[in-house]
Amino acid sequence: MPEVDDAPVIVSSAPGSFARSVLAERHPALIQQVRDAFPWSPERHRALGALLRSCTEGVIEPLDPGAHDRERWDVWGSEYFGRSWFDVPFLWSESYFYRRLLEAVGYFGPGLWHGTDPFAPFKRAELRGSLVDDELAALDALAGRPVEERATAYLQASLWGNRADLGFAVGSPGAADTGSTAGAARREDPPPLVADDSDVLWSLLPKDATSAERPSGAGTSGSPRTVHVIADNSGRELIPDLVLVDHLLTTGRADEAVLHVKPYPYYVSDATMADVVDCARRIAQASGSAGGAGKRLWAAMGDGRLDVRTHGFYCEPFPYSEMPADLRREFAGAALTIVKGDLNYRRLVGDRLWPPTTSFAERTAHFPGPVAALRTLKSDVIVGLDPRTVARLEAADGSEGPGDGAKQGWRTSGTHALVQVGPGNPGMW
Ligand SMILES: O=P(O)(O)OC[C@H]1O[C@](O)(CO)[C@@H](O)[C@@H]1O
Repeated sequence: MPEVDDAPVIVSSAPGSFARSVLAERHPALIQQVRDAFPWSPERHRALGALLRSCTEGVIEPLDPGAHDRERWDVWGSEYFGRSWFDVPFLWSESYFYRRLLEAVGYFGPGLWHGTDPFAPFKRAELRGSLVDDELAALDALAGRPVEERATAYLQASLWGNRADLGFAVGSPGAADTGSTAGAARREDPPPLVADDSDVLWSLLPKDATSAERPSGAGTSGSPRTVHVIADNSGRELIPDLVLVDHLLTTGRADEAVLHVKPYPYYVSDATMADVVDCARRIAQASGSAGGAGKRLWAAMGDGRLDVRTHGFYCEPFPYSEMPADLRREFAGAALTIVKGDLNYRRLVGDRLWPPTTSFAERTAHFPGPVAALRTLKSDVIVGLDPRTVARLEAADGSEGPGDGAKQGWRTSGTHALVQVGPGNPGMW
Protein backbone atom coordinates (compact mmCIF):
# COMPACT_ATOMS: atom_id res chain seq x y z
CA MET A 1 0.00 0.00 0.00
CA PRO A 2 1.34 3.46 -0.78
CA GLU A 3 1.93 5.94 2.03
CA VAL A 4 -0.93 8.37 2.30
CA ASP A 5 1.03 11.30 0.88
CA ASP A 6 2.07 9.23 -2.11
CA ALA A 7 -1.37 7.94 -3.04
CA PRO A 8 -1.51 7.94 -6.84
CA VAL A 9 -3.79 10.39 -8.59
CA ILE A 10 -6.45 8.47 -10.53
CA VAL A 11 -6.01 8.64 -14.31
CA SER A 12 -7.89 6.65 -16.95
CA SER A 13 -5.04 4.88 -18.70
CA ALA A 14 -4.91 1.61 -16.74
CA PRO A 15 -6.44 -1.21 -18.82
CA GLY A 16 -9.50 -2.65 -17.12
CA SER A 17 -9.80 0.25 -14.69
CA PHE A 18 -13.11 1.85 -13.84
CA ALA A 19 -11.83 5.30 -14.84
CA ARG A 20 -10.90 3.97 -18.27
CA SER A 21 -14.34 2.46 -18.78
CA VAL A 22 -15.97 5.82 -18.03
CA LEU A 23 -13.96 7.58 -20.75
CA ALA A 24 -13.91 4.72 -23.25
CA GLU A 25 -17.51 3.53 -22.88
CA ARG A 26 -19.75 5.87 -20.91
CA HIS A 27 -18.75 9.12 -22.54
CA PRO A 28 -19.26 7.89 -26.13
CA ALA A 29 -22.60 6.33 -25.09
CA LEU A 30 -23.64 9.60 -23.49
CA ILE A 31 -22.76 11.59 -26.60
CA GLN A 32 -25.00 9.26 -28.58
CA GLN A 33 -27.84 9.64 -26.08
CA VAL A 34 -27.59 13.42 -26.20
CA ARG A 35 -27.46 13.32 -30.03
CA ASP A 36 -30.70 11.33 -30.07
CA ALA A 37 -32.48 13.44 -27.47
CA PHE A 38 -32.87 16.64 -29.53
CA PRO A 39 -33.36 17.58 -33.19
CA TRP A 40 -29.94 19.26 -33.26
CA SER A 41 -28.85 21.34 -36.23
CA PRO A 42 -26.04 20.09 -38.53
CA GLU A 43 -23.60 22.39 -36.73
CA ARG A 44 -24.41 20.82 -33.36
CA HIS A 45 -24.14 17.30 -34.83
CA ARG A 46 -20.73 18.20 -36.26
CA ALA A 47 -19.59 19.51 -32.88
CA LEU A 48 -20.80 16.38 -31.08
CA GLY A 49 -19.02 14.20 -33.64
CA ALA A 50 -15.82 16.20 -33.14
CA LEU A 51 -16.07 15.77 -29.38
CA LEU A 52 -16.53 12.02 -29.79
CA ARG A 53 -13.39 11.76 -31.93
CA SER A 54 -11.41 13.97 -29.57
CA CYS A 55 -12.30 12.13 -26.39
CA THR A 56 -11.88 8.62 -27.74
CA GLU A 57 -8.90 8.80 -30.10
CA GLY A 58 -7.75 12.41 -30.13
CA VAL A 59 -6.11 14.79 -27.69
CA ILE A 60 -7.43 17.43 -25.31
CA GLU A 61 -7.86 20.78 -26.98
CA PRO A 62 -8.65 24.23 -25.58
CA LEU A 63 -12.17 25.63 -25.62
CA ASP A 64 -13.41 27.62 -28.59
CA PRO A 65 -11.79 31.09 -28.75
CA GLY A 66 -15.08 32.86 -27.97
CA ALA A 67 -15.95 30.78 -24.89
CA HIS A 68 -16.78 32.96 -21.87
CA ASP A 69 -14.51 30.87 -19.61
CA ARG A 70 -11.77 30.17 -22.15
CA GLU A 71 -9.13 32.04 -20.15
CA ARG A 72 -9.81 30.08 -16.97
CA TRP A 73 -9.73 26.70 -18.74
CA ASP A 74 -6.57 27.77 -20.58
CA VAL A 75 -4.90 28.03 -17.19
CA TRP A 76 -6.49 24.91 -15.71
CA GLY A 77 -5.69 22.85 -18.82
CA SER A 78 -2.25 24.19 -19.66
CA GLU A 79 -0.54 20.95 -18.54
CA TYR A 80 -3.06 18.77 -20.33
CA PHE A 81 -3.73 20.23 -23.78
CA GLY A 82 -2.26 18.06 -26.51
CA ARG A 83 -2.41 14.93 -24.34
CA SER A 84 -4.78 11.98 -24.51
CA TRP A 85 -7.86 12.30 -22.31
CA PHE A 86 -6.87 8.97 -20.77
CA ASP A 87 -3.51 10.19 -19.49
CA VAL A 88 -4.60 13.13 -17.33
CA PRO A 89 -6.30 13.13 -13.90
CA PHE A 90 -9.72 11.49 -14.12
CA LEU A 91 -11.32 14.28 -12.07
CA TRP A 92 -10.07 16.85 -14.59
CA SER A 93 -10.88 14.93 -17.76
CA GLU A 94 -14.42 14.05 -16.68
CA SER A 95 -15.16 17.64 -15.69
CA TYR A 96 -13.73 18.97 -18.95
CA PHE A 97 -15.73 16.41 -20.92
CA TYR A 98 -18.98 17.86 -19.54
CA ARG A 99 -17.79 21.39 -20.24
CA ARG A 100 -17.01 20.40 -23.85
CA LEU A 101 -20.34 18.64 -24.20
CA LEU A 102 -22.14 21.88 -23.25
CA GLU A 103 -20.01 23.70 -25.78
CA ALA A 104 -20.89 21.15 -28.48
CA VAL A 105 -24.63 21.63 -27.95
CA GLY A 106 -24.32 25.41 -27.92
CA TYR A 107 -25.31 25.82 -24.27
CA PHE A 108 -23.20 28.94 -23.77
CA GLY A 109 -23.35 30.13 -27.36
CA PRO A 110 -25.30 32.99 -28.85
CA GLY A 111 -27.66 30.74 -30.89
CA LEU A 112 -31.10 29.43 -30.14
CA TRP A 113 -29.78 26.39 -28.28
CA HIS A 114 -28.40 28.75 -25.63
CA GLY A 115 -29.31 27.52 -22.14
CA THR A 116 -30.80 24.22 -23.35
CA ASP A 117 -30.02 21.53 -20.78
CA PRO A 118 -28.95 18.55 -22.93
CA PHE A 119 -29.87 16.21 -20.08
CA ALA A 120 -33.33 17.69 -19.48
CA PRO A 121 -35.21 14.93 -21.37
CA PHE A 122 -33.65 12.28 -19.12
CA LYS A 123 -34.33 14.27 -15.97
CA ARG A 124 -37.95 14.95 -16.98
CA ALA A 125 -38.59 11.31 -17.85
CA GLU A 126 -37.33 10.27 -14.44
CA LEU A 127 -39.50 12.82 -12.63
CA ARG A 128 -42.59 11.70 -14.56
CA GLY A 129 -41.90 8.05 -13.75
CA SER A 130 -44.04 5.90 -11.50
CA LEU A 131 -41.04 5.16 -9.26
CA VAL A 132 -41.22 8.74 -8.04
CA ASP A 133 -44.96 8.29 -7.35
CA ASP A 134 -44.24 5.14 -5.36
CA GLU A 135 -41.47 6.77 -3.38
CA LEU A 136 -43.54 9.82 -2.52
CA ALA A 137 -46.48 7.61 -1.53
CA ALA A 138 -44.16 5.61 0.75
CA LEU A 139 -43.85 8.69 2.97
CA ASP A 140 -47.42 8.10 4.18
CA ALA A 141 -46.34 4.91 5.92
CA LEU A 142 -43.82 6.89 7.92
CA ALA A 143 -46.19 9.62 9.05
CA GLY A 144 -47.21 8.07 12.37
CA ARG A 145 -43.81 6.63 13.23
CA PRO A 146 -41.64 7.93 16.08
CA VAL A 147 -39.49 10.92 15.14
CA GLU A 148 -36.20 9.00 15.50
CA GLU A 149 -37.44 6.33 13.13
CA ARG A 150 -38.49 8.94 10.61
CA ALA A 151 -35.14 10.69 10.89
CA THR A 152 -33.33 7.44 10.14
CA ALA A 153 -35.61 6.68 7.19
CA TYR A 154 -35.17 10.15 5.67
CA LEU A 155 -31.40 9.99 6.04
CA GLN A 156 -31.31 6.53 4.44
CA ALA A 157 -33.56 7.70 1.62
CA SER A 158 -31.28 10.63 0.89
CA LEU A 159 -28.26 8.32 1.01
CA TRP A 160 -29.66 5.61 -1.27
CA GLY A 161 -31.19 8.20 -3.55
CA ASN A 162 -27.62 8.70 -4.72
CA ARG A 163 -27.83 5.28 -6.34
CA ALA A 164 -30.54 6.49 -8.72
CA ASP A 165 -28.06 8.42 -10.83
CA LEU A 166 -28.86 8.81 -14.52
CA GLY A 167 -25.20 9.10 -15.48
CA PHE A 168 -24.51 5.88 -13.66
CA ALA A 169 -27.08 4.17 -15.88
CA VAL A 170 -25.17 5.04 -19.05
CA GLY A 171 -23.49 1.83 -20.16
CA SER A 172 -25.00 -0.19 -17.29
CA PRO A 173 -28.60 -0.85 -18.30
CA GLY A 174 -30.92 -1.14 -15.34
CA ALA A 175 -28.42 0.13 -12.79
CA ALA A 176 -30.38 3.25 -11.99
CA ASP A 177 -33.60 1.32 -11.58
CA THR A 178 -32.47 -0.38 -8.46
CA GLY A 179 -31.89 2.73 -6.41
CA SER A 180 -34.32 3.75 -3.75
CA THR A 181 -35.14 7.22 -2.51
CA ALA A 182 -38.08 7.96 -0.27
CA GLY A 183 -38.78 4.26 -0.49
CA ALA A 184 -35.78 3.39 1.67
CA ALA A 185 -38.28 3.12 4.49
CA ARG A 186 -39.80 0.09 2.78
CA ARG A 187 -36.51 -1.40 1.51
CA GLU A 188 -36.66 -5.01 2.65
CA ASP A 189 -33.02 -5.90 2.82
CA PRO A 190 -30.77 -2.84 2.93
CA PRO A 191 -27.14 -3.79 2.41
CA PRO A 192 -25.03 -2.83 5.41
CA LEU A 193 -23.18 0.46 5.11
CA VAL A 194 -19.41 0.11 4.73
CA ALA A 195 -19.06 2.95 7.24
CA ASP A 196 -21.85 4.42 9.31
CA ASP A 197 -21.39 7.60 11.34
CA SER A 198 -25.13 8.34 11.39
CA ASP A 199 -25.11 8.68 15.18
CA VAL A 200 -22.36 11.28 14.98
CA LEU A 201 -24.31 13.12 12.32
CA TRP A 202 -27.43 13.29 14.48
CA SER A 203 -25.38 14.29 17.54
CA LEU A 204 -24.29 17.40 15.63
CA LEU A 205 -27.96 18.32 15.14
CA PRO A 206 -29.57 17.70 18.51
CA LYS A 207 -33.30 18.14 18.67
CA ASP A 208 -33.95 21.56 20.09
CA ALA A 209 -36.61 21.20 22.76
CA THR A 210 -36.96 24.97 23.02
CA SER A 211 -37.50 25.57 19.31
CA ALA A 212 -41.22 26.27 19.72
CA GLU A 213 -40.47 29.06 22.21
CA ARG A 214 -37.68 30.70 20.29
CA PRO A 215 -38.11 33.62 17.94
CA SER A 216 -38.19 32.30 14.36
CA GLY A 217 -34.73 31.59 12.96
CA ALA A 218 -32.86 32.01 16.23
CA GLY A 219 -31.07 29.04 17.79
CA THR A 220 -30.31 28.62 21.46
CA SER A 221 -27.05 30.50 21.01
CA GLY A 222 -28.89 33.40 19.41
CA SER A 223 -27.67 32.60 15.90
CA PRO A 224 -29.54 30.31 13.56
CA ARG A 225 -28.40 26.73 13.34
CA THR A 226 -27.71 26.25 9.66
CA VAL A 227 -27.30 23.00 7.76
CA HIS A 228 -25.82 23.14 4.26
CA VAL A 229 -26.49 20.39 1.72
CA ILE A 230 -24.22 20.21 -1.31
CA ALA A 231 -26.60 18.48 -3.68
CA ASP A 232 -25.71 15.94 -6.30
CA ASN A 233 -28.30 14.48 -8.66
CA SER A 234 -31.73 15.83 -9.41
CA GLY A 235 -34.89 13.68 -9.49
CA ARG A 236 -34.87 10.59 -7.35
CA GLU A 237 -31.92 11.87 -5.33
CA LEU A 238 -32.93 15.50 -4.88
CA ILE A 239 -36.49 14.63 -3.82
CA PRO A 240 -35.39 12.70 -0.71
CA ASP A 241 -32.74 15.36 -0.06
CA LEU A 242 -35.52 17.94 0.08
CA VAL A 243 -37.65 15.68 2.28
CA LEU A 244 -34.70 15.36 4.65
CA VAL A 245 -34.31 19.15 4.69
CA ASP A 246 -38.00 19.52 5.51
CA HIS A 247 -37.54 17.08 8.39
CA LEU A 248 -34.56 19.02 9.77
CA LEU A 249 -36.49 22.27 9.62
CA THR A 250 -39.77 20.97 11.05
CA THR A 251 -38.14 19.11 13.94
CA GLY A 252 -35.92 22.05 14.93
CA ARG A 253 -32.70 20.19 14.18
CA ALA A 254 -31.94 23.10 11.85
CA ASP A 255 -33.25 26.67 11.85
CA GLU A 256 -32.12 27.28 8.30
CA ALA A 257 -30.96 25.13 5.41
CA VAL A 258 -28.89 26.04 2.39
CA LEU A 259 -29.02 23.82 -0.67
CA HIS A 260 -26.07 24.17 -3.05
CA VAL A 261 -26.65 23.21 -6.68
CA LYS A 262 -24.67 23.36 -9.91
CA PRO A 263 -24.71 26.62 -11.86
CA TYR A 264 -25.29 24.70 -15.10
CA PRO A 265 -25.87 21.12 -16.28
CA TYR A 266 -23.08 18.75 -15.30
CA TYR A 267 -22.53 14.97 -14.99
CA VAL A 268 -25.88 14.20 -16.65
CA SER A 269 -28.27 14.45 -13.75
CA ASP A 270 -26.64 16.95 -11.39
CA ALA A 271 -29.20 19.34 -9.96
CA THR A 272 -29.44 22.94 -11.12
CA MET A 273 -31.89 25.59 -9.92
CA ALA A 274 -34.38 24.57 -12.63
CA ASP A 275 -34.27 21.03 -11.25
CA VAL A 276 -34.89 22.26 -7.70
CA VAL A 277 -38.02 24.00 -8.91
CA ASP A 278 -39.18 20.90 -10.82
CA CYS A 279 -38.57 18.61 -7.85
CA ALA A 280 -40.15 20.98 -5.31
CA ARG A 281 -43.20 21.25 -7.55
CA ARG A 282 -43.35 17.45 -7.96
CA ILE A 283 -43.34 16.99 -4.17
CA ALA A 284 -45.82 19.81 -3.52
CA GLN A 285 -48.25 18.39 -6.08
CA ALA A 286 -48.21 14.95 -4.47
CA SER A 287 -51.00 13.87 -2.16
CA GLY A 288 -50.64 12.82 1.47
CA SER A 289 -47.53 13.36 3.56
CA ALA A 290 -45.33 14.15 0.58
CA GLY A 291 -47.63 16.96 -0.49
CA GLY A 292 -47.47 18.41 3.02
CA ALA A 293 -43.68 18.33 2.95
CA GLY A 294 -43.69 19.93 -0.50
CA LYS A 295 -45.87 22.79 0.64
CA ARG A 296 -43.70 23.38 3.71
CA LEU A 297 -40.58 23.40 1.52
CA TRP A 298 -42.23 25.86 -0.86
CA ALA A 299 -43.03 28.10 2.12
CA ALA A 300 -39.52 27.70 3.56
CA MET A 301 -38.04 28.91 0.27
CA GLY A 302 -40.40 31.86 0.43
CA ASP A 303 -39.44 32.95 3.94
CA GLY A 304 -35.73 32.28 3.58
CA ARG A 305 -35.40 29.24 5.87
CA LEU A 306 -34.43 27.25 2.79
CA ASP A 307 -32.03 29.11 0.58
CA VAL A 308 -30.73 27.73 -2.72
CA ARG A 309 -27.29 28.86 -3.83
CA THR A 310 -24.73 28.04 -6.44
CA HIS A 311 -21.11 28.80 -7.21
CA GLY A 312 -18.89 28.40 -10.27
CA PHE A 313 -16.56 26.21 -8.21
CA TYR A 314 -19.10 23.37 -8.30
CA CYS A 315 -18.33 22.78 -12.00
CA GLU A 316 -14.57 23.21 -11.67
CA PRO A 317 -12.21 20.24 -11.86
CA PHE A 318 -10.73 20.69 -8.38
CA PRO A 319 -10.94 19.12 -4.94
CA TYR A 320 -12.74 20.90 -2.10
CA SER A 321 -9.39 21.49 -0.41
CA GLU A 322 -8.97 24.20 -3.08
CA MET A 323 -12.34 25.84 -2.64
CA PRO A 324 -12.38 29.63 -2.80
CA ALA A 325 -12.59 31.83 0.30
CA ASP A 326 -16.19 32.94 -0.22
CA LEU A 327 -17.44 29.35 -0.18
CA ARG A 328 -15.21 28.53 2.75
CA ARG A 329 -16.82 31.31 4.75
CA GLU A 330 -20.29 29.92 4.05
CA PHE A 331 -19.49 26.47 5.38
CA ALA A 332 -17.45 27.76 8.32
CA GLY A 333 -20.56 28.96 10.11
CA ALA A 334 -22.62 25.81 9.56
CA ALA A 335 -23.67 23.32 12.20
CA LEU A 336 -23.09 20.70 9.52
CA THR A 337 -22.47 20.47 5.79
CA ILE A 338 -23.87 17.36 4.13
CA VAL A 339 -21.98 16.48 0.95
CA LYS A 340 -23.95 14.23 -1.38
CA GLY A 341 -22.78 11.67 -3.88
CA ASP A 342 -19.76 10.12 -5.46
CA LEU A 343 -18.24 13.01 -7.34
CA ASN A 344 -18.51 15.28 -4.31
CA TYR A 345 -16.83 12.54 -2.25
CA ARG A 346 -13.97 12.34 -4.73
CA ARG A 347 -13.60 16.10 -4.50
CA LEU A 348 -13.88 16.05 -0.71
CA VAL A 349 -11.21 13.45 0.08
CA GLY A 350 -9.11 13.85 -3.09
CA ASP A 351 -9.38 11.71 -6.25
CA ARG A 352 -6.55 9.35 -5.41
CA LEU A 353 -6.08 5.69 -4.68
CA TRP A 354 -5.84 6.18 -0.93
CA PRO A 355 -5.38 3.16 1.26
CA PRO A 356 -9.01 2.54 2.24
CA THR A 357 -8.16 2.72 5.94
CA THR A 358 -6.91 6.33 5.58
CA SER A 359 -8.65 8.50 8.15
CA PHE A 360 -11.73 10.33 6.82
CA ALA A 361 -11.26 13.02 9.48
CA GLU A 362 -7.70 13.63 8.27
CA ARG A 363 -8.66 13.68 4.61
CA THR A 364 -11.38 16.25 5.35
CA ALA A 365 -9.42 18.36 7.83
CA HIS A 366 -9.26 21.08 5.14
CA PHE A 367 -13.03 21.54 5.33
CA PRO A 368 -13.99 24.66 7.28
CA GLY A 369 -16.51 22.96 9.58
CA PRO A 370 -18.21 19.67 10.40
CA VAL A 371 -18.84 17.69 7.24
CA ALA A 372 -20.84 14.55 6.47
CA ALA A 373 -20.51 12.49 3.29
CA LEU A 374 -23.58 10.55 2.10
CA ARG A 375 -22.49 8.47 -0.85
CA THR A 376 -23.08 5.25 -2.72
CA LEU A 377 -19.76 3.91 -3.96
CA LYS A 378 -19.40 4.54 -7.71
CA SER A 379 -15.67 5.05 -8.24
CA ASP A 380 -12.40 3.72 -6.87
CA VAL A 381 -11.88 6.33 -4.16
CA ILE A 382 -12.56 5.25 -0.60
CA VAL A 383 -11.20 6.19 2.82
CA GLY A 384 -12.27 5.76 6.42
CA LEU A 385 -12.89 2.00 6.40
CA ASP A 386 -11.81 -0.28 9.18
CA PRO A 387 -9.42 -3.07 8.17
CA ARG A 388 -11.95 -5.84 8.82
CA THR A 389 -14.48 -4.20 6.51
CA VAL A 390 -11.87 -3.88 3.77
CA ALA A 391 -10.88 -7.52 4.15
CA ARG A 392 -14.53 -8.60 4.04
CA LEU A 393 -15.31 -6.54 0.93
CA GLU A 394 -12.21 -7.64 -0.93
CA ALA A 395 -12.73 -11.28 -0.03
CA ALA A 396 -16.32 -11.15 -1.24
CA ASP A 397 -15.14 -9.65 -4.52
CA GLY A 398 -12.03 -11.76 -5.01
CA SER A 399 -10.28 -8.42 -5.40
CA GLU A 400 -6.72 -7.51 -4.68
CA GLY A 401 -7.19 -3.79 -4.28
CA PRO A 402 -7.46 -0.77 -6.52
CA GLY A 403 -6.25 -1.30 -10.05
CA ASP A 404 -7.61 -4.81 -9.95
CA GLY A 405 -9.88 -3.94 -12.83
CA ALA A 406 -13.21 -5.65 -13.11
CA LYS A 407 -12.97 -7.18 -9.67
CA GLN A 408 -13.54 -3.81 -8.00
CA GLY A 409 -17.28 -4.26 -7.88
CA TRP A 410 -17.78 -3.09 -4.30
CA ARG A 411 -16.00 0.18 -5.01
CA THR A 412 -17.78 1.11 -8.21
CA SER A 413 -21.10 -0.69 -8.66
CA GLY A 414 -23.21 1.56 -6.44
CA THR A 415 -24.32 -1.43 -4.37
CA HIS A 416 -22.53 -0.19 -1.24
CA ALA A 417 -22.95 3.04 0.63
CA LEU A 418 -21.53 5.04 3.50
CA VAL A 419 -22.23 7.82 5.95
CA GLN A 420 -18.99 9.39 7.16
CA VAL A 421 -18.59 12.43 9.39
CA GLY A 422 -15.52 14.53 10.10
CA PRO A 423 -15.07 17.55 12.34
CA GLY A 424 -13.35 19.60 9.64
CA ASN A 425 -11.20 22.46 10.83
CA PRO A 426 -13.12 25.67 11.53
CA GLY A 427 -9.81 27.49 11.99
CA MET A 428 -8.79 26.83 8.39
CA TRP A 429 -10.55 29.68 6.64
O1 LIG B 1 -23.71 11.33 -9.22
P1 LIG B 1 -22.54 10.92 -8.43
O2 LIG B 1 -22.91 10.12 -7.24
O3 LIG B 1 -21.66 12.07 -8.08
O4 LIG B 1 -21.72 9.92 -9.32
C1 LIG B 1 -20.93 10.37 -10.34
C2 LIG B 1 -19.98 9.30 -10.68
O5 LIG B 1 -20.36 8.76 -11.91
C3 LIG B 1 -19.25 8.77 -12.74
O6 LIG B 1 -19.28 9.96 -13.47
C4 LIG B 1 -19.24 7.68 -13.73
O7 LIG B 1 -19.78 6.55 -13.23
C5 LIG B 1 -18.11 8.76 -11.76
O8 LIG B 1 -16.94 9.03 -12.32
C6 LIG B 1 -18.60 9.78 -10.82
O9 LIG B 1 -17.87 9.87 -9.65
